[in-house]
Amino acid sequence: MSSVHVIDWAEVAELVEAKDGRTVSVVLPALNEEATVGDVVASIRPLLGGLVDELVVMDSGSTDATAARATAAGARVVTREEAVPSVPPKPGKGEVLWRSVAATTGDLIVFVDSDLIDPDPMFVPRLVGPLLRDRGVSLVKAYYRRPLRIGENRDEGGGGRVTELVARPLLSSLKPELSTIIQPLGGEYGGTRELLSSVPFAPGYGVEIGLLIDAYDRCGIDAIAQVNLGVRKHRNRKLTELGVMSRQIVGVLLGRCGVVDSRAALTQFVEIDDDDAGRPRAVPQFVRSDTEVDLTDRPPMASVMPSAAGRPRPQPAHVTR
Ligand SMILES: O=c1ccn([C@@H]2O[C@H](COP(=O)(O)OP(=O)(O)O)[C@@H](O)[C@H]2O)c(=O)[nH]1
Ligand SMILES: O=C(O)[C@@H](COP(=O)(O)O)O[C@H]1O[C@H](CO)[C@@H](O)[C@H](O)[C@H]1O
Repeated sequence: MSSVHVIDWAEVAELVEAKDGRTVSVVLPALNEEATVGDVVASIRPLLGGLVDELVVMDSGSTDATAARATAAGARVVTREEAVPSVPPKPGKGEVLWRSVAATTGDLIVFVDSDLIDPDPMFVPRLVGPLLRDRGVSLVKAYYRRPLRIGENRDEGGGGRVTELVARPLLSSLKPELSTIIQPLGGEYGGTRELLSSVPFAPGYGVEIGLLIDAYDRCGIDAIAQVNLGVRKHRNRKLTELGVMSRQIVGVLLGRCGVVDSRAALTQFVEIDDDDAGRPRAVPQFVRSDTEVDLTDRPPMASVMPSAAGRPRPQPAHVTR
């Protein structure tokens, strides 16, 4: 059941005032999201020209109608090759977010996943708020209730499985200073161009944990804000896919914490489905599946395309040059 979401235009007007000459880019990473990208773009589109200066869908090599749906809904679609022509693309979410720093010009960049279901148009205003209101904030992370929907199974708070089973336990073990981050892996977050152009981007699904740890190491915990976005529903992947995601996250987290990773592929054992007649097998059969892990960061975008670096922050008036 879709909720009725409204834009609080009074709050948006205050945020537009707080821009104070800065610009805001919103980036949606998208791999084969034709079913949802249009609604996510449409939820942000009314802010374009006021709070939001550019709305970009970074196509991650989609083979479905993602680009067409995103364009029809009012976004500018950028391919990986267009964003950074000089560097051949590799797969993964981290790759498109890295390239988005080159493809956009905003002083502030906000990331929103394009697989959101029933997206709330106040996500972007609430995300960019801390960045606009406090120039000491370099990264803002969303938190929310995360319903889980797998087939017919519903669990109002069961989402964020990798967060709760992998990221949070490992952070408390290796980076307890970040234990207060409620959704370290959440896909809705924003940062200053100054930060995002000056840190490496971890590949694949390791991008969020990499950026979070780098932001902490570089700017300190006080530069990381958190904002409550209420409820976030998205496409929930199955367990084996989250295993592959977790392998990536573990490798990046360990690396950022100075622990050497074997770089070994992830080995999983997947049950072969029904028998030849389509019936579940009386004796289950399993097949081995190995998935390589990529742990090679992309370098800070400012070192690849200096034009993508952040503008120097204006000094307070009393500072003499
Ligand atoms: O190679 C990839 C993998 C994912 N994504 C996008 O990153 C977001 C989060 O990915 P996903 O939904 O797979 O992760 P989950 O939310 O299930 O953890 C979605 O907008 C995907 O379309 C992407 O652009 N390239
Ligand atoms: O937070 C999580 O545990 C995972 C999986 O969420 P669900 O269990 O499917 O709700 O989702 C996040 O993780 C990815 C890796 O960091 C991010 O890229 C996704 O945006 C985020 O949804």
